[in-house]
Amino acid sequence: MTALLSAAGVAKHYGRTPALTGVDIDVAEGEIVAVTGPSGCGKSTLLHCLAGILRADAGTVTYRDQDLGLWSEKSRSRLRRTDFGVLFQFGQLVPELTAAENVALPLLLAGSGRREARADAQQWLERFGVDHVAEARPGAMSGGQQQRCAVARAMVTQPRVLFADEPTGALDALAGEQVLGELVRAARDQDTAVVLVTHDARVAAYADREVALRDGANDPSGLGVGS
Ligand SMILES: Nc1ncnc2c1ncn2[C@@H]1O[C@H](COP(=O)(O)OP(=O)(O)OP(=O)(O)O)[C@@H](O)[C@H]1O
Repeated sequence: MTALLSAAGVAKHYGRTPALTGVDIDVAEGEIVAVTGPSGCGKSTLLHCLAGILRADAGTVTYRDQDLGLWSEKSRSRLRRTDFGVLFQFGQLVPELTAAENVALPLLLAGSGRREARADAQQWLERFGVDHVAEARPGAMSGGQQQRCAVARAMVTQPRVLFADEPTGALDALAGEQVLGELVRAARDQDTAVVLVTHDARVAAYADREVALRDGANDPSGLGVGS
């Protein structure tokens, strides 16, 4: 297997606090990988390193055979607009923009025309069953509707890798499973790889494979939440 994205020996400290002490992970094209482990084991930090949001202190993060540690902040930021999608627990939609404007935003930032971006946004809102709130602002939407819009916004650029950090953690069990099911289906349809951070075995069960962390390193027992 040739990895699309991989980390080798990645370490990261926050001041004196070690968050990662040497993690290895490979993600293949179109593969859905759950990163699991107890609170504070370094899952989010690993996701931020893989997405190029944080630079690792040691080790390498490689995307399409390129060492992201050698890239400038600006180039990594561009990569997040073109090849990566990012989705957090609380959708983090822009409160001043409507749902449609939020979903169109990544396309506009990537250089699409206004009309085309708007049409694509509408399609993705329909796909996630929230086209009826296209003109609403996040404050007037339910938590589930907001998170569906956030998924649409993360997928609208058809990223090669989607980074999702507890993407359904703020939703009740039923809404969470629905959103997750739709997200996974959309990712499979367009061969988007997903790095899915979760502490929940039901969420990890949607992945092809699980990489378990413990105390900032790969869990030596190899047992994850799905085991
Ligand atoms: N910005 C920060 N400044 C200082 N320490 C941090 C920061 N972010 C995380 N940490 C510390 O780094 C370690 C790993 O945190 P991280 O958020 O990556 O873990 P996690 O597995 O995602 O946790 P959770 O499941 O609770 O979100 C923890 O000890 C945490 O307290």
